[in-house]
Amino acid sequence: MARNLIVGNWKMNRTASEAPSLVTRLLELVPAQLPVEVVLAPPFTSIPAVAQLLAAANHRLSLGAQNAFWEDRGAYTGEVSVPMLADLGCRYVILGHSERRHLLGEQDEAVNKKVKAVLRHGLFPILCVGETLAERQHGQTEAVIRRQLDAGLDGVAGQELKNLTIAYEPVWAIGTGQAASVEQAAEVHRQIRSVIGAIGGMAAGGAEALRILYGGSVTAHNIGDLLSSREIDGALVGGACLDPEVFAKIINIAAEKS
Ligand SMILES: O=C(CO)COP(=O)(O)O
Repeated sequence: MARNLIVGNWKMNRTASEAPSLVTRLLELVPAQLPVEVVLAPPFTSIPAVAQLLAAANHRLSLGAQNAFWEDRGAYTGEVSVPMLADLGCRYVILGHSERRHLLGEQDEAVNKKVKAVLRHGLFPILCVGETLAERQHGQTEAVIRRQLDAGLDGVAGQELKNLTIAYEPVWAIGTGQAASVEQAAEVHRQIRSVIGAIGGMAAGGAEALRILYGGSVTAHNIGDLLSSREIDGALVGGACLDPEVFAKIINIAAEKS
């Protein structure tokens, strides 16, 4: 498994008719064999179109979704289950994104059920955590991250943690153009590693293998510096992944750093 993981979170952008031009251009710009793992996470509606293009191109990019519901099927109007995503070829599922937590009131308990559902079906959760600006200014960053991890991973068995990826996304850095500094990100990544190590009952250093991504205003200009920290194992990219030229640059820089 490549150490570095670059995930493009399209958020609520591009229709299913618009998606192919973005993906086709990206596939032209990125070599088929990469020493870095790359995941595209389009909106649900574009997943089939993107899956088809990736399969036809025989490219090693994989597919992700931006959310999933915890039940497999039933009377849950508007929801999409993990088996539905697996059936479309999704490998990763982003969970607990701050936009869902803050705009849609998603609570730690719901995030926890979703993490368990994704693991139960053999897919890979990308659990997002991060503090708001006010929480950082009040010195609560570590406590907030610890709460989100403890609650989000409640009841997750130690051996399941190896299928988990964490994305540290400080809310104040998302879509603001103001990325965390490498030092700020690395400090929180170290805290995350220590919390996960404790959750998994691992000896000190046991969470070394855990992949922790940074997200929040990642660009082709800052990705190189971010990935030069041993603590940062990749990036969850929002706005910059919608421009294939820029996203390809990010991927190619990450490949050089691998
Ligand atoms: O929320 C993000 C990715 O999930 C980050 O978004 P931006 O890269 O647009 O800041």
